[in-house]
Formats: sequence, structure tokens, C-alpha cells
Amino acid sequence: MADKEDPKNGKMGKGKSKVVCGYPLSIFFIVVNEFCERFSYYGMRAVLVLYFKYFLRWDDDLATSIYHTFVALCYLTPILGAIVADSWLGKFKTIIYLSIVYAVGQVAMAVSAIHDITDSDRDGTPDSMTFHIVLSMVGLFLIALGTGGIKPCVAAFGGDQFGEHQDRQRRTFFSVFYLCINGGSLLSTIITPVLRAQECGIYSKQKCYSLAFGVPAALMVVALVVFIIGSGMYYKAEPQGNIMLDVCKCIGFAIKNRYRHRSKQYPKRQHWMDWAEEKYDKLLIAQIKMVLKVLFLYIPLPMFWTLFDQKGSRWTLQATTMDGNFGALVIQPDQMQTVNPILILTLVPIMDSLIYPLIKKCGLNFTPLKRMTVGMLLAAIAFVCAALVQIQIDKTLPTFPSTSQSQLKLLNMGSNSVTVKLPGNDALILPAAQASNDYYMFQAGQIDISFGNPEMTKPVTLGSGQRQTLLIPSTLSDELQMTNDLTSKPQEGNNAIRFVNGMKTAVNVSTAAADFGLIEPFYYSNYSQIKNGKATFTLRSGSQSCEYSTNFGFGSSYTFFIHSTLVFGSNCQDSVTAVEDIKPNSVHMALQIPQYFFITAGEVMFSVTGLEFSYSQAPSNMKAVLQAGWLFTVAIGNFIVLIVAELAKIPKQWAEYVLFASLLVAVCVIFSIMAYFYTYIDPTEIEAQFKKKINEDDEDDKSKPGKAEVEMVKRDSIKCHDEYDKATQTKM
Ligand SMILES: CC(C)C[C@H](N)C(=O)N1CCC[C@H]1C(=O)O
Repeated sequence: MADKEDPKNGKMGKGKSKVVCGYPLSIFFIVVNEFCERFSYYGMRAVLVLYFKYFLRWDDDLATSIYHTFVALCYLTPILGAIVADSWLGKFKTIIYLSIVYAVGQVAMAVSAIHDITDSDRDGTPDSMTFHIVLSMVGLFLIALGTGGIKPCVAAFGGDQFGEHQDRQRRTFFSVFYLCINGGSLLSTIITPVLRAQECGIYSKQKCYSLAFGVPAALMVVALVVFIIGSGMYYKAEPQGNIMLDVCKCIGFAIKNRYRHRSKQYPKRQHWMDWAEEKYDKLLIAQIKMVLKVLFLYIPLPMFWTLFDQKGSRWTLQATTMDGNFGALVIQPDQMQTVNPILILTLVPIMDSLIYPLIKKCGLNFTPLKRMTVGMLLAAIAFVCAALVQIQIDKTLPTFPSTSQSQLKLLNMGSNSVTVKLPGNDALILPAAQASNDYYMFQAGQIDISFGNPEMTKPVTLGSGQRQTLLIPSTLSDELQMTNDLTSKPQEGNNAIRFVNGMKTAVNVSTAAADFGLIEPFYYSNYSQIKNGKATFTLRSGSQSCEYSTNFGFGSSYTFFIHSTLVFGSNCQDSVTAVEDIKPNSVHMALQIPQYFFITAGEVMFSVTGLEFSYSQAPSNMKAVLQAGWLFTVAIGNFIVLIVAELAKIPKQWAEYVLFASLLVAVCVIFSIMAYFYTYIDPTEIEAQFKKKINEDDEDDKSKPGKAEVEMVKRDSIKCHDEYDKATQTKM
């Protein structure tokens, strides 16, 4: 296990790796492997829901459930990979074998997305959806097994490459490792959606999911090849037998033995695991104690990930109610998430080279557990920021009717102004081809509306909880038309658009993105979703047409009224009235940056430190297992999000953010108390002392045979505790 030469002075690191600037060269292959693997994973994930929805034609509910199940599985399988690595194959072989499984899974996904394979009638849609579904599910299962399985091994394997006196370099390695995770994920989440948007196919051109999955598959093959190239340089710790089975048996025996000796006549032992001493190696018992201590400390940690994961759900939904226009750059709501990896790439170096050294210079001992506590507090602050932004957004949102209420807007389709009297309101003069500025609120039910001169009164039924527009015809004796309007903001920051035809002839309306179909005279179209930016609508009647252009922001709804006076063949820009039913989002997306900043600063302090802490506090034979324990906190955090989303029925979103922030602060207080009682250990030192003592005992036993075994166990136990205590002195 010793270094070939002192890595600080010599040319060789642990294993057969050369040392460059104090770092083993083998590390290069491991971080490049992580970069490619994360590119592969996050790239595939970026288009997965769209693949389910548009290729496999699943509904939204099924698509999101399978997506979340897959993500949760990816953070559960690390346990499996870690057990295989620490007990059986060793980390190196586990990474190689599971990377192959992973790459096969990615290839299966890419193949499952080739529509031509089963498109025998060549109409552009797969004929046997079962084939595509089965292949993609097999692919996803293999990917979950591979990505989760190798994740704890790669991090721990990287840590293994450092010698005993390279703590600083090992800490930097974990920071660079995290940079690679986020560099890979950032690039792939930008690139794969672009690949998906391409059209490809042999018989017919369709959205190119096969390319969007194929490139991540290729990157996974690159990750594997790069890892194999470094093979000759790695330090490869041998697995020490079926350690997990031994651990389980040892814990089981300690519990059983403690129970058997529960009567007061038996003296107490320092730790309940000491009840395994009669049967198990003291080194193993000490190692189990180390792992249990850390795992106990992990209990509150999933709460951090519960907040962190809401970036992808709640915060993205929040962004859909905001304005993403950054001048030359227009940001879509889901693109805001890339702010996290971008900030990671800037904050990790700043923290490592500026903030932490500065804190150290101020004489403060900013220990890993203190960093993690501050990280949690920063995440809570991020949620307070999210709540403040939400309050701003809520102020700009329209008031929609409650279930007992109803809202009514008026649109004069005639070419003369009309006077309208609504119950409880002053008479309103509506100019030609104009709508009332806003909706009028009523109790749902029937009301009488009077209009015109001579005045005529007509009953109108208002639906409960509905927003409606009354289309007032040019000939007032004609039948009234009522439209059903939106009662919520359009989804995903899109704009909901419809047309009302005030002409005596039917009009066809279309844009590049939507077709409103043929709209009958004095009638209206359904809503279509239009993205932000400029849109040009073509209005057509028979062979005649004209164009109408306008700009859209985010999250608005408009009714475009086509005047009865429109003349085709001329400019129809002045012959269409835009009636704003729902205002575009006005709170700018830039206001989300502070919350992203705080959650990412929190992540750097919490996650990068946690990764390194899990390595440094793990016994040599359970490094991957503790990494898996760390990743398990991510999985539990994911589950809590799912449960909370179902259970928490807090009507005000800002209040839900405050609730989460308060929960994290409460958890943080508990964690800091637990951390206060935690004593840092140096597993290598403890293990070395135990091994030395075992060797000494062996020598003793050879020279002095026949000592009573129980007595020896007691004496050894006391000595070992002394050694263990000496090696565990630093507190939080
Ligand atoms: C969500 C980002 C793209 C990645 C994130 N900053 C991150 O690095 N991680 C989230 C879970 C743990 C860690 C990872 O290993 O991916």
C-alpha cells in the first residue's frame, strides 16, 4: 500500500503513476472519464421526457413518473456497485464491467429511437411501438445499473490514487472531479436538445432522438476507453473478501450478543458493537464503528437534496411565469437550470483558491462539517429568495374567478361603436372592433345585458369559475356568441393565441408553428401555443391572403380580432385588433439568479465537501460503500420531493418555499449538533495501529500460549479503545 516514492519529491505516485505537480497522472484519466460519463448521463436525461412524450407517445403523467423512477434508480444502484467493488471485483474491474453495461444501455436507447426500424409502411411513425418501448426500458435499466454502479467507485477510486500525505491534493481532486461532473452536464444539456431538434431518418425525416441518444452513447464508449488507457498507472486496492457480508454478520452478532447479555450482571461495554468482540476481528469492529458513525451523521442530509432537486421542478415552473428576454439572448424557462453548472464552474475555483484560504487566514477552522452546515444554510437562503421572487410574480398574475364567480369581457365585432350596460356597472361605450379593457367579475349564473340604441336586453349565462368573452355582433338582433377563455397562465412560458373572425367570409389562419384552421364568419378558433418572439400569421380566404405580424413575450394570451373591413391583398396589419386577455410575464428571469447563486454556493460547500468527507472518513475496505451512502442521501432527497409534491397542498407557492427553507434550517440545527459530537478520524492510522497490535499479539501468543481467551479479549479491547481514541481527536 506504500507509495513507490514520496509523491512530493519523487516521480512515482501510488500505483505506477507518474507524479505531475504533486498529482498522480492517473487522476487525469479518472476525471476525463467522469466528464464523459456525466456528459452521457445528463445529455440522455435532457431529452428523455420528450422522447417518452413525442416518440413513444406517452401522456405527461406516465412520462414524468417513468422519468423520476429512472432518476431515483440511478441513485439507488450505487449501493449495488459499491458492494460488488468493495467485496468482490475491486473498484477497477467494477468500473470496467459496469461501464460496458452502461454503454450497451445507451446504445440500446439510441437504437430504440430509430423509427425506421419498425416503420414498414414508411409513414414516419413506428409500427411496433412495443419494440421501441421494450428496448428503451431495457436500455434505461442498464443505464441506471451502470451509471449508479460506477459512480461511488469512480470517486473512491480517484481518492485511492493519493498517498497518505497528499490530503491537500486529494481535496483538490474532489473539487476538480465536481468541476468535471458539471462541465460534462453543462455541455450535454446544451448540445443534446440541439441534436434532438435535427431531422433524420431513412424513409422519412423525423426529430432525431437516435442522434440525441447516440452521442451520449459514443461519449460513454470514450469514457470507457479513456479509463482503460490509464489502466497501467492506477493504484488498484484489492477487495478484502466479502466485506459486506462480514459487516452484516458482525452487526447481527453484536445485537444478538448484547441481547443475550442484557441482564445487569454483565458489565457494560463502551459501544454496542463491542459485543461482537467475542467472535469478530477488532479491526473489523473498529471499521464498522467508523462507517456507522458517518452514516448516522448522514440521516438529516437528504433534506438538502430535497430543496436542491426543486430547481428542476418548482423553480422551472416559476421561470415559466417570468420574462426570459435578456436582450440579444432569449432564455427559455428550462434553460435557467444551466445556471447551476455554470455557477459551479466559477464558484468551485473561487471557493478553493480564495474563500477557504481567506477563512483560514482569519484563523477560523472551517472544518468539513462546518462547511456542510453553512452549505445547508445557503440553500435555505436560496429558498427565501425564491419566496421573495414568487411574491413579486404573484402581484403581477391576473385574478382568475373562484368556483362561484365568473368573469366576462366584451368584444364589439361591429363597425360602429355600441353602448353596453352590465348589471352593477356604468354604461360602457365600446368603439368599433374594440374589446373592454378588462374582465368584469360577477357571481356565476344568469345576468341581463342591455345594448344598442334603441336598447335591447338579452339574458346571458355565466359559467361558474369561468372567464368568457361575449362577442357582440354587428347586427345586434343576431345571436350572441360566448367564448371560453383561459383561467390559468399558459404552460411553459408559451403564449395562448386565438382568432375571432369578424368578416362575412370564412378565413384560414396559420403561422409556421401553428394552424388555426378555417374560422367561420363571426366565429372563433381554438387556442394555439406560440413561443415568444416575432410571429407572422397568414390570413387566407380562397386564393387571397395577407400577413399580420406581432411580437410575443412569455405567458400571455391574446384574442386577435379580424375586422369586417379587412381587404385581402393589402396590408392587413391595421385590420386586426390584438385583445390582451392575459398580460405577458413582467417579472424578469434575472431575478432568479440570486436563488441559483445561493443554492449553488450551498452545493459547493455541501456536496463537494461531503464527497471528500465520505472518502476521508471511510475505512480502506469500505470507501465505495460510504460513497454509495452519500449518494443514497441524494436518492432519498429525490423521493422526499415526490412525496412532498403529493402531500403539500399549500395554496401559496411562496409559503411552500418558506416552509422548505424553515425545514432545512431545523434540519441544519440538528445536523450541527450531531456534527459537534463527531470526532474526525484518520482511518489509515487506526487501521495501521490495529494491524500492528494484531501482529504483536500473534508474536505474544506464540511465546505465551494458554492464556484464558476471555481475559485476552477484555485486555485487547481496552487497549484498542485507547488506540482508537488517540486517533480520533479533532471535533467538528
Ligand atoms: C444538476 C447539475 C447538472 C449537476 C449538479 N450540480 C451535481 O453536480 N450533482 C447533483 C447530484 C450530485 C451531483 C452529481 O454527481 O451529478
